Amino acid sequence: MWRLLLGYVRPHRWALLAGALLSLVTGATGLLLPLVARGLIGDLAHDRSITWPLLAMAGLVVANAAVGALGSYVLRRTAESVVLGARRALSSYLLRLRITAVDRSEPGDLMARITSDTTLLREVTTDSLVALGTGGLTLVATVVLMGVVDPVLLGVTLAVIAGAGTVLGAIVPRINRASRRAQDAVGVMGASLERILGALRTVKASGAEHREERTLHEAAEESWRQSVSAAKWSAAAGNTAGLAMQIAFITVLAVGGARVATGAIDVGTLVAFLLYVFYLMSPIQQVVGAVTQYQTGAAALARIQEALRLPAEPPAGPAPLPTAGAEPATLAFTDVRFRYADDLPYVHHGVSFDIPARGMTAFVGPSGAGKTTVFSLIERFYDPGSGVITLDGCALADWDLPRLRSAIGYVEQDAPVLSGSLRDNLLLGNPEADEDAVTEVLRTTRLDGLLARLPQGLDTLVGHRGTKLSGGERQRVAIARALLRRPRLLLLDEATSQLDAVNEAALRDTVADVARSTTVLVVAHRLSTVTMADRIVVMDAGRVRAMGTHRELVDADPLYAELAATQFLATAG
Ligand SMILES: Nc1ncnc2c1ncn2[C@@H]1O[C@H](COP(=O)(O)OP(=O)(O)OP(=O)(O)O)[C@@H](O)[C@H]1O
Repeated sequence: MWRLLLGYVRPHRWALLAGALLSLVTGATGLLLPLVARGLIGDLAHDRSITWPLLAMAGLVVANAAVGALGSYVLRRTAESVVLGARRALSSYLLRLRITAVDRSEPGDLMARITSDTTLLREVTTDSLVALGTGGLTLVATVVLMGVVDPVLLGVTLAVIAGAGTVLGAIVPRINRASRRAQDAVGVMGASLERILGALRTVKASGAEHREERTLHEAAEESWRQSVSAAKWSAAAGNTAGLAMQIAFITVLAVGGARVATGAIDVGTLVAFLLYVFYLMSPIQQVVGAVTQYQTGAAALARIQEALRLPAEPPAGPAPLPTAGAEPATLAFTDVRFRYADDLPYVHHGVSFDIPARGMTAFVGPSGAGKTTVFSLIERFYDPGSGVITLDGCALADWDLPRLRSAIGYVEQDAPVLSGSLRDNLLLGNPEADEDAVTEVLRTTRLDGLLARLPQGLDTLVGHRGTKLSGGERQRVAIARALLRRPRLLLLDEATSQLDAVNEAALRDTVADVARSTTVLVVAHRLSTVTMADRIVVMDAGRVRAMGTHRELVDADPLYAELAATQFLATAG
């Protein structure tokens, strides 16, 4: 944990050191004031001019305020930079997460780790690290001086401190545990919020507001309970340190008194030593405060570290997109076996097929046959357990991941639109697409009519997951976005919802047109799609059971004939 924190702090070590030094200088100017005041009183008593002492005092007061303000600004700024560093590192990492890791995580919890947990690093950096540094230094210096004055009394003091240290050793992990649970509860709250806000219509329609409200409140209350528990143990730690110092004071007085009585030390030594015990109070409180404060930060760091341990794709820059007229891709699956996790059953049991460049291939089969999984494997969201997938004859594992994905346009079945403007959505896959290309794609996907109706045109906001668009419009926006990438391989997971006849016919024409120059794979739910496909891959229970054209398969494959007769959505146009 320390190493992770130091990793975030290291780039700012000089600023942190400067802030700590400025704090020390502020303290020193504060200490000088009484001395100047004493001089001033002396001058007054002896009827001397007090102009210089007054100027010196004024100067010290101003310097103290200015240096103090600068010191706290530098420290605060450094702390914010540490938070920024952690947020940047974590958000970059989360964007690279493997889909397997995303499947296992709650997005709301991951969000809390970036927003809430990183905030806790702020206090750890300034208060905790600086207090540990300055308090620790003062502590060591005082202990050394105490040793010089009287080693025996130092031994007595250290024994008391060691006793208190043992008690603190038992308390500190409790602060850590409670802080961790409090932050976990914040994560649970984030996850519940994301769950609810992501489907508020369904929650309302199901009349589930009160039950969901209870879940949220429970998480908030758990966080409160654990934070209160952490506060309780922090207070106990602070008071233990205070108590230890009082005990040390009394013990030193008793043992020192006895030593004075036996003549081992003189009264002056005892008084000096007692003064040091008194001086020890502040740095010890500072160090204990820093250690307890660190526990909250350590809990947050542990949660950040957990997120950073999730499997991620290797870092890589963006790859150039295919240029106009780029050759279409060829694809082959050879005996691919795949399951989503080690404890889940296989979804693909030896899938094999060959897709030549150009043309349209439709994947059909009963629900759960593993059709969408074929697309996820091509995008390398997951890697197969065994078997080989090749694109252009080269195994996917040997492809540079950004290059592989830049060759592919993917239209998901669900949630294919992101919050933001229509333009953001269209240009997501190719921000450099020019106006002409956008206009052309809007025309072919029949979005031009929609655009003409929107007062803000391409700058219209589409809402969370495109809720302000209809289901059919969302699908067409997703297709337009994929086409703007000029993909060499287009993966189209057809929506099960019915498009109106006119739009469907138009889209069919568009896809047929694209298939002349690009390899197109469609998970088909419409008879009209399969009848126009150059080849159809019939999948059932994780296997390819037949391949051919519609006409061939209706005669040759009973499952296909049944699907064609019953399951496909009615032909339109
Ligand atoms: N992320 C996942 N984690 C675990 N199991 C999954 C995951 N995604 C899909 N599955 C399972 O894998 C199987 C195949 O899913 P897939 O989405 O490939 O089916 P499909 O043929 O596309 O079905 P549909 O036509 O209903 O979309 C299903 O049994 C599904 O429950």
